[in-house]
Amino acid sequence: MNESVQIEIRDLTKIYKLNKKQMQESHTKNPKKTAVDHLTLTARAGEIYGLLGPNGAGKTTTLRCIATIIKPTSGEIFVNGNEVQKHSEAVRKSIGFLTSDIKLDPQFSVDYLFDFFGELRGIAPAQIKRRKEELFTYFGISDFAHKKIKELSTGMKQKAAIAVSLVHDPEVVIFDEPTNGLDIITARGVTDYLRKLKEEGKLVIVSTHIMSEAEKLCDRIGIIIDGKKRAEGTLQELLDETRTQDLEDAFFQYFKSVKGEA
Ligand SMILES: Nc1ncnc2c1ncn2[C@@H]1O[C@H](COP(=O)(O)OP(=O)(O)OP(=O)(O)O)[C@@H](O)[C@H]1O
Repeated sequence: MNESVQIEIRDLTKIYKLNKKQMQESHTKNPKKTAVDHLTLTARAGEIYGLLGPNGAGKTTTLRCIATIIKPTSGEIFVNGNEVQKHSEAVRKSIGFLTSDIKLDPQFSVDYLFDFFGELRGIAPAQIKRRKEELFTYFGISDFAHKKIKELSTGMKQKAAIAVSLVHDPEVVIFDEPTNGLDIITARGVTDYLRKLKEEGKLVIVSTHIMSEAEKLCDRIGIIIDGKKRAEGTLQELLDETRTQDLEDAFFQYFKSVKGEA
């Protein structure tokens, strides 16, 4: 494997088994849902790779498989050469993962949780302190660090979750819709931080359905629809391929080619 390659996904498929309630809710008699369907992609150090797709496309499922939260049905994922199922501990050490379904305990303060997760990850106290100063200052957390999570606004909670996910200074940062629900000032703070991580040589993978964000932020974009990767490239490559002027138009071209006219 190329030394600079940090994430390699080979032929990833994830099939969920649906219970009766989920089948009813999805109006289906099929007890299996293929969320990710033979997905292959490679992302490298020093880039921001964006997974772009509509609701239910399989973005979160893909990211959760990389982050060792769920097991792939088939296929392989390597993070820095470590296969995620065989070397899950090493993979978890090198990854910072943020997703809306990981919630910080509402009873505790940001300050406490940062220390708690730092210790859990085996980080030395002096390093936890240093990381805390750096991240709390950057995200303006110091003013509310002593407050309980349940007392915080959506934006404050998201900043806290981001800081906690980065306590161990990971090489690979995987953020699932990191700016969801944030005002533009807070969202900009987050995307600027992702750019800073990239400049430090880290690999950042984000999922989003915000076209303008993907357009400005991502070095390469993978378009995923119904669990399959339908296109991949730089913004310019996607625009050239679809002969469009912006990502939204390009996205609709790909969408129409899969689903027919909307
Ligand atoms: N735990 C689960 N059990 C059963 N089905 C699931 C589960 N998680 C996700 N799915 C289904 O798998 C498909 C892909 O979902 P996923 O959350 O990966 O999509 P997504 O692209 O992240 O969507 P969104 O943009 O809405 O977050 C959807 O049809 C979803 O309903």
